[in-house]
Amino acid sequence: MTDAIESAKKAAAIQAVKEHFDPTATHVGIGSGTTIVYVVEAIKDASTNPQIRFVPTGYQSRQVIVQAGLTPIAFDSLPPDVMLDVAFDGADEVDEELNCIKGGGACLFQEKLVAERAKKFVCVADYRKNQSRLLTFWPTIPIEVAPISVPNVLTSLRTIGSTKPELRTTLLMKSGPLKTDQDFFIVDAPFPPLLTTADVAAGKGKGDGSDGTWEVNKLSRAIKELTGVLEVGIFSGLNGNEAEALRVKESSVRTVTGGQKPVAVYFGMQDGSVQVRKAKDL
Ligand SMILES: O=C(CO)[C@H](O)[C@H](O)COP(=O)(O)O
Repeated sequence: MTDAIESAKKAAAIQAVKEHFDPTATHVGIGSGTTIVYVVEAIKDASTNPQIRFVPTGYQSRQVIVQAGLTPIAFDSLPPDVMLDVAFDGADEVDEELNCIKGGGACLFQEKLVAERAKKFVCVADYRKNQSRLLTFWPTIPIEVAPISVPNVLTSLRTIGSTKPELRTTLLMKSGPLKTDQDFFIVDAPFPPLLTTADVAAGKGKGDGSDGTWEVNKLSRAIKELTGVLEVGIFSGLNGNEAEALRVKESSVRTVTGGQKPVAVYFGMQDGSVQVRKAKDL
């Protein structure tokens, strides 16, 4: 990585933590990847609560927490009524409606669990991830799949318009598929750049695959429906604030699940500045 990219990640992390981390927070979600390391450093400097606990999104994330001298707590040992005060994570690509592609590091399943458990989910990234449409620069949707179902899922993905979906393989030391923290496989599926909801409303395509175009939410649902798919690396739909508003409006019993879309994304730019993309209600 160049110094410019690393500096961009760090600047974005510092600003995101300054604006979204309450020093008295008790439970914080920590995502995966290289950018999150800068987030953890900034949180360590800012936290005043010795009882704070950090929920990792997988093995690598847990290592980052432990190496920083902080205390991890497993996702499934969280008391049922506890929401995370905030969850921070990286992203592979973000569009102008704050939909994200995640899973470049193969951690998308636990990343989605943690994002949905947070009152607010905040993404931190460098300028390469800042695009107006998903699948502009980042080439594929990562999908976590049960090993036995891989041939079926690949066939179905081709049927719904993915040109060349592929099983992700390990790059080093040994050949064969990469295994996730769940012992599942990752399939990377390319599609044409995805439409936003605004694009569909403006008549730029049906977005349901029938005319070769896919809208972000519709593609996410279509992939998730395939038998054998554990999770899709598209984070879309509601953000934490919108999910909370819906719960209150509907007196919903869906009390554990927040939104999977970030309320804000911090992009470190090439010139050292930080560009922030926020949800309308923030
Ligand atoms: O989704 C992820 C892992 O599954 C990561 O958050 C994403 O790949 C970003 O990583 P980095 O900060 O190294 O660019």
